[in-house]
Amino acid sequence: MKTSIATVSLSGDLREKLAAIAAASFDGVEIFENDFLAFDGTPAEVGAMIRDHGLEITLFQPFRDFEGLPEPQRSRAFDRAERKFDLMQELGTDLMLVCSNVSPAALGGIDRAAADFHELGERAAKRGLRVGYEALAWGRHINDHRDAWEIVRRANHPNIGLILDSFHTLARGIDVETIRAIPGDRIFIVQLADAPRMEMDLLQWSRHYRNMPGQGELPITDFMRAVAATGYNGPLSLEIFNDQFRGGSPKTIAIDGKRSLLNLMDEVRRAEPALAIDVPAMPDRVQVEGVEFVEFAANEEEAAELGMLLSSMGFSPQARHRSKDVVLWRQGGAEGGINIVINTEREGFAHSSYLVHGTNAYALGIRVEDAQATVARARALGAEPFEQKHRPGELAIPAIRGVGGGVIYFIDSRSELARVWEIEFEALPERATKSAGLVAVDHVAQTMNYEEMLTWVLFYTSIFRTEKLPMVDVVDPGGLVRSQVIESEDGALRLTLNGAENRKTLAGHFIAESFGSSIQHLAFRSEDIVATAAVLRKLGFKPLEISPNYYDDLEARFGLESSLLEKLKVFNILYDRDEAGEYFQLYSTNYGEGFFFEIVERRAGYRGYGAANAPFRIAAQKRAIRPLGMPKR
Ligand SMILES: O=C(O)c1ccc(O)c(O)c1
Ligand SMILES: [Mg+2]
Repeated sequence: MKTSIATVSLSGDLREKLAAIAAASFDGVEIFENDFLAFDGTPAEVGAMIRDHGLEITLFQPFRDFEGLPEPQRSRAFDRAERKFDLMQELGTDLMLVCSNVSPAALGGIDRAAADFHELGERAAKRGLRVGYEALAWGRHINDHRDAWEIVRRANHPNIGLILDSFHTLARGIDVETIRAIPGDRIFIVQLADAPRMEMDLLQWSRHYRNMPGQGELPITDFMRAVAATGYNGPLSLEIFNDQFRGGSPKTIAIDGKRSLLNLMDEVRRAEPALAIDVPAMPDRVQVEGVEFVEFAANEEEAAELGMLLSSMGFSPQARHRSKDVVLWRQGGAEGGINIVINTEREGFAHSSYLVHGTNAYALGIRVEDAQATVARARALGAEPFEQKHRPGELAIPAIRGVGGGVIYFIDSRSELARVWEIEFEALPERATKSAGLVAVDHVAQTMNYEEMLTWVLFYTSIFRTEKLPMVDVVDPGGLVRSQVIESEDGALRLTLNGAENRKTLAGHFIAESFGSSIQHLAFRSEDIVATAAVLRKLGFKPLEISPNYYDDLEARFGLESSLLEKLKVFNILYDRDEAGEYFQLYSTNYGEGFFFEIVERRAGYRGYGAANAPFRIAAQKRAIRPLGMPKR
């Protein structure tokens, strides 16, 4: 598989873009003409710079408004083409993209366009160059790859071929199966881009909202399966016009791009076993079995406070690490229940994390079938491995880096990892602690800057067998927060990614105060939230107080029985309902700079996360913390 990316996809000047593209180990690059024009080096220097990075120029583009013109514009278009051919030869590339004409002067007519391309093919052939034709979704006469292909076919010239761009085909909803009939060797390059579904003008949608395959909602795997079936084996080139990427980190975006191509082709290979797909071997997407533990980094004082909060939720310290200042808190559940690890070591990664972020949930332990295979897949997709020196008697737990530089550990039941709690920990004397009926981690909420969300969406969905739900807007009194759910079908892994656009939101405040993205809340599941709430009250748990107005509205919206409504109100429980079932939520007050716990009960297959309640919960949390902008103490 030859991978390529258009310079237009990244921010920075040409030098920065090329460095990022090379660092992400792409094979080639599409030179977007404006990136060249804005650069102050000669074409030969640019060509040399690209080759010095070990990259090849897969395409020079775009050449606009060429086909179907009347004279004298027609002759001028050929003259323009000759000038660009000169430039291509100096740069050292043999393929030019002509996108379909959008000019009102264009006359239309398939044979007229084919004749123009035949002549262009003759001129290109004299110089050993090739030209590919791409249908823009908003082309004046040609806006469908089927028509572009018909023109290329009738042009009947070996130096004229077709260029497919997933965006233009999928945005118009054109049946991708029509691609299968095109001979693969007549396709000169394939451009790939995904996008969120939006009701808007095609040009605006294309120029501002494209994203990497797998980050959007277009059926890009179906598109690529059809392309693969043609026998095409040329470069797969990302061409992503995205306002956010233009201002983002070129390094990160390039890495995301490479990940998106590897993941896409891995998926295509699995879906089309009869085709020879050249993509590095990697284990399949990983089925998550559950959250095995969450680990906090803290100092002793804050660990004691956290312990008090955990105690008030029915947790108790049950084991101590054999050689480290690490304590395992646990509650409930025949299948292991919930494990919370508090790490107060004065050295190592957890300590570094504490020094940077303060007390924080820096690590997530995920239960999978095969921990080594999970890391193998993650690494094949460019994830950063995490390794830390371990002492004799400690397990080397396979791990990778996650959101905000945190760690994701993997535990499986096929190796000694299954016995990690026995091997590394010794039991503490039993304490008569009352369980509050919390049985599992329901979901983990990670807060990040809005710009990071697509990176982590792709990270999680490419490594794990998970899907993303449509993004929802959550209104915070200080601004909008975007919330994106990533979940496995059976709910064994549920993540909510919350993207903050400014610091006035609770999420934005959390990022600013804890110096980066991280887990902001953990939701535990109860099978009877009213019973849980009653125990919590006895244990001294302080719930987040919800406005009485909320309960008046609940009654109006759902017509709940007054006895239930009364219980919800007494215990500050929030309520939601979907087609399947009901949802109950109870929140802790904030711990530290905006971290909190949630307790939920899902009844009868409720699938959501209570998004409708989020604004009221956030408003209550904001009432409960110090006024924003005020000094800490
Ligand atoms: O938006 C454009 O004009 C444009 C140009 C070249 C392309 O390959 C493309 O897909 C879009
Ligand atoms: Mg294109």
